Amino acid sequence: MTTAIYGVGAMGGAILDGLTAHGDGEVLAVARTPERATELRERYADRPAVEVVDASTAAARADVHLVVVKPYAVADLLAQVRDSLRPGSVVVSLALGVSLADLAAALPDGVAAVRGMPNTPARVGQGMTVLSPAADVTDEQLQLVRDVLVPTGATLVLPEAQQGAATAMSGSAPAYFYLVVEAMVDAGVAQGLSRSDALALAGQAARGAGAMLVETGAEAALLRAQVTSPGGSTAAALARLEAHGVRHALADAVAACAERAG
Ligand SMILES: NC(=O)C1=CN([C@@H]2O[C@H](COP(=O)(O)OP(=O)(O)OC[C@H]3O[C@@H](n4cnc5c(N)ncnc54)[C@H](OP(=O)(O)O)[C@@H]3O)[C@@H](O)[C@H]2O)C=CC1
Ligand SMILES: O=C(O)[C@@H]1CCC=N1
Repeated sequence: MTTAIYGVGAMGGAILDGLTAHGDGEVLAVARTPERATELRERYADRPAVEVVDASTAAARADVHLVVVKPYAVADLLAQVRDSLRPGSVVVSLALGVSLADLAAALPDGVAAVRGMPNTPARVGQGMTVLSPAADVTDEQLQLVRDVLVPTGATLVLPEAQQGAATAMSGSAPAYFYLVVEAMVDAGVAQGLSRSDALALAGQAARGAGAMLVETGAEAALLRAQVTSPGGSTAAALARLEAHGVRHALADAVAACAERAG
């Protein structure tokens, strides 16, 4: 099984790290300049599964192609590789807003197309990739993509029409939590904690809360109620958050993200 990653930036690098830390297949990292190739070879020198190649080489060799360049660069990249792609291989575009129709127009017959939206916790095996396969993608091809991504975290298959909402809830969502933690750390410092202690406490609270949500499957409202003792400190904090309109702010943010991403 050979996977190619086109674009080893913030997102592609996170996937590459996730795949090679926990996976066992061959991974081709595509660099577009010799300088970038040298940099990637040095960075991944301790990971024998990683081979740095040019785009045409990757296109000819890989079974699954993960396209993680900026959205505006996808069309040029696919035009560059389309004649080298093997029939039966699968191209997974992870670029914001690039539709299955865009991919169908750019790919040759016999090459399958999947639209996806990952997130950066893929780096530590805790990511989520939302996948929308084209109508002609076989169950085996979709399963192959899901299997490839296992070392980066979970996958969920949704209709393409829900990619915008999924981006708002998943692809972009880590940034919302980082913003909250960033603000909490500043507030903790204002309360006299060291920055490193504040970050350790807020980060572990975020990790614990996330694990509770995922592992218990309970509604967030129930878990929140379990923390909120009558007349206690949590109730005091939550009342302030509600007064500052945190729900409205999140609803507005999610709607703006979904609109931009769809
Ligand atoms: N960041 C995130 O959290 C998420 C990003 N995405 C999607 O991932 C994609 C990449 O975003 P992000 O990682 O943030 O952006 P970056 O700018 O960090 O990474 C893009 C990378 O693509 C490389 N690149 C550009 N053109 C080519 C090419 N022709 N061949 C090989 N490599 C190329 C660039 O290399 P060079 O440095 O040489 O220019 C750069 O390293 C976007 O489409 C985005 O929508 C999706 C979900 C989450
Ligand atoms: O902000 C962006 O456009 C990309 C897509 C989702 C997360 N980052």
